Amino acid sequence: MCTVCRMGQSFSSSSSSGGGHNAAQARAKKVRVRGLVCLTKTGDRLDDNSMKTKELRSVHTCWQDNSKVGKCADISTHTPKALLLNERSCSKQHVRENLTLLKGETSLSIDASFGSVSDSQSGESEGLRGENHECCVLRVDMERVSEGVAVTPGAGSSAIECLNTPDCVAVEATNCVFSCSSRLDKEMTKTPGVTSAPGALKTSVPTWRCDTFKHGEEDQPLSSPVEQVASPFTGTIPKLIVTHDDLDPGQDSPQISDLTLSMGGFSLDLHHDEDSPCSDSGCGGSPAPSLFHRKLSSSSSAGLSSASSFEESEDDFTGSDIETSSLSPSMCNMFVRPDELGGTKSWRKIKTMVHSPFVSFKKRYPWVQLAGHAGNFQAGENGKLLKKYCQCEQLCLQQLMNDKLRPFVPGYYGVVQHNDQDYNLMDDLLAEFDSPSIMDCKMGSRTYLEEELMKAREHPRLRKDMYEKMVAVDPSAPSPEERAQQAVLKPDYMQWRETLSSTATLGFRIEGIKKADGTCNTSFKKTKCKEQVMKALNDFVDGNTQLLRSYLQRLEELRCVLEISDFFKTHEVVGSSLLFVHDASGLARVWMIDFGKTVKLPSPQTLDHRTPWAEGNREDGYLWGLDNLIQIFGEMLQNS
Ligand SMILES: Nc1ncnc2c1ncn2[C@@H]1O[C@H](COP(=O)(O)OP(=O)(O)OP(=O)(O)O)[C@@H](O)[C@H]1O
Ligand SMILES: O=P(O)(O)O[C@@H]1[C@H](O)[C@H](O)[C@@H](OP(=O)(O)O)[C@H](OP(=O)(O)O)[C@H]1O
Repeated sequence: MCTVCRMGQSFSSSSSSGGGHNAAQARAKKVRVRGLVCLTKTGDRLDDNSMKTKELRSVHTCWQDNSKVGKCADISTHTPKALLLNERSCSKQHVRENLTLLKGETSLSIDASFGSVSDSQSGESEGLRGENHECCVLRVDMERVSEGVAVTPGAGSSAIECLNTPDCVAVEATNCVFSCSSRLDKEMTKTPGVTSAPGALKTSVPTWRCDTFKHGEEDQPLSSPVEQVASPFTGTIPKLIVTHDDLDPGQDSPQISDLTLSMGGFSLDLHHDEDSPCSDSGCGGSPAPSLFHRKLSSSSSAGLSSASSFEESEDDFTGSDIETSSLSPSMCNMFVRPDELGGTKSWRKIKTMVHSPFVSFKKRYPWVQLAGHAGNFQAGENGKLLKKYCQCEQLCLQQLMNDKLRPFVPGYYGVVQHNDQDYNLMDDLLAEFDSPSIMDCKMGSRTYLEEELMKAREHPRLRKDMYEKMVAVDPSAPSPEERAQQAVLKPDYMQWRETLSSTATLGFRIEGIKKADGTCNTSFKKTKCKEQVMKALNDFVDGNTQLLRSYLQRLEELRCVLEISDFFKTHEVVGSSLLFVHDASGLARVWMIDFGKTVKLPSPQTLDHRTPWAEGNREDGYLWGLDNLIQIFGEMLQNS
């Protein structure tokens, strides 16, 4: 039985329902575009929130193995006791996302208010030549797209074109210099940066040394000196990638998910401002405003922002109404550095984000970000990765380096600074694989921290972006009040997402899958029941029984370790994912990633991670979800 979750607040309506309806209609006619990526060998981004990049290539049929294993028991399910559900979303039929409404539209348009793409120049039969980095799509292509046909950029005269690769690509590329940060919570020494030669993504970096970390409970030497070397950046012809998603049977998913503009090796986040949980909660409840760096969500779109404090993001959000101006005229802004925009506030309001894709250092394949917040990652060297600094994550990774879970998390090497932004330096888990297939599963039955819930009650803030995301999936999901406000509270949205997907029923959800053949699916918002999950998993492994067995073994090992891990026992683990990676060699691994919302419990509290959540007990359902995942893999093996 669902109950309506109201955060104990009422809000004045900013618009009438009627107005909202019109706005929704207007939006529905637009094609959502979620970012720019580089289609070439330099890399691509594939993240779920808003910048889903999907690359179509010929599909390879993978090998199969028909080994069998014994039967497994049924999946156990539960709904956390105190989970407050959004009643409206529980019983509604799934509806197609707005992309299916594209049919009949004649041009691509960019709607900066919600990462949608529009172009006022509709009706052209020839490719539209955009200025100022605008991207153009032929009508014929868009019609094909609306019919669920993949349009291959650059193929033939009807290819989607994107013009005017920004000059600042080169500027950015040549100014990319790493340095070491000297922070209160660690000691690092740095040596001068090395000047890059022009024309490459000159991650010319100093040799840096991370001596010791003194934070939290553990002091630990983290790494020997890491020397970073240049990573080549090849000039690219911008392209627009359009794909359509695989549909789950019985699932009324959109024919097409998100369109991705690609241009010059940069990705554009077209989503508008919003706060992130990290900013809300100070990365999981331990904010240190002077150190805390806001985690950018795909929709946060803080442009080139390096960091902002919790307070700043609050300010941002107070005025967070969607800026509905068309993206096209302002797209150049995305290439403007924050400090060039006159004022520290204004640049945070930029609704676009520049992201420089990169290639795996070791294997030279395009690195993939399958889910998560846009712009959070940068290439490291020697098989390493830079993730935008989050203190909460730093603390966790530091402790995990000395925990039994160490083999199941990326190696952590401390904090590095790049262009005034701090990053956590960690292992690129894809580095050892050749053309890896990747799956991101968000674990747990709850995707927001208790602290986020409390903060939302104390300072409820309306999220227009989340309202938009909600109605894009199910126009009937918002309550009348939310409809009037054209906004929702984050916990309401998160709970709605949980019940829409398998999070509430199975304790995990698939966020995205990218296969070795280049195909990618990040439309699992409505993948809810066990059968749908099994279908997705089976597709991920291409029916390969040996892979299933390897994954199952790894998951069982992980469970064993989790059950005895001191770290795990003493932390509320929310929003963390399992990253599944395999390649054609048969190597299959699973790691825990994303500790941005993993929070230490007050001593002596511990969690079993299986008890259903009731507010105050801080249980996260992580192990319950893992139990179910293991059961599912076992059942698939049995059926194979
Ligand atoms: N260490 C890693 N090695 C390789 N790929 C990684 C690694 N960490 C993250 N990724 C990639 O980036 C994606 C997002 O990672 P992560 O969940 O840490 O980001 P986030 O922005 O914090 O996400 P969220 O929005 O869920 O908080 C993953 O799905 C994966 O594709
Ligand atoms: O997957 P969706 O539907 O796009 O929704 C996002 C997803 O739930 C992320 O997990 C969440 O970030 P956190 O896990 O870090 O809270 C983000 O919040 P945000 O927009 O406040 O960053 C949501 O917008």
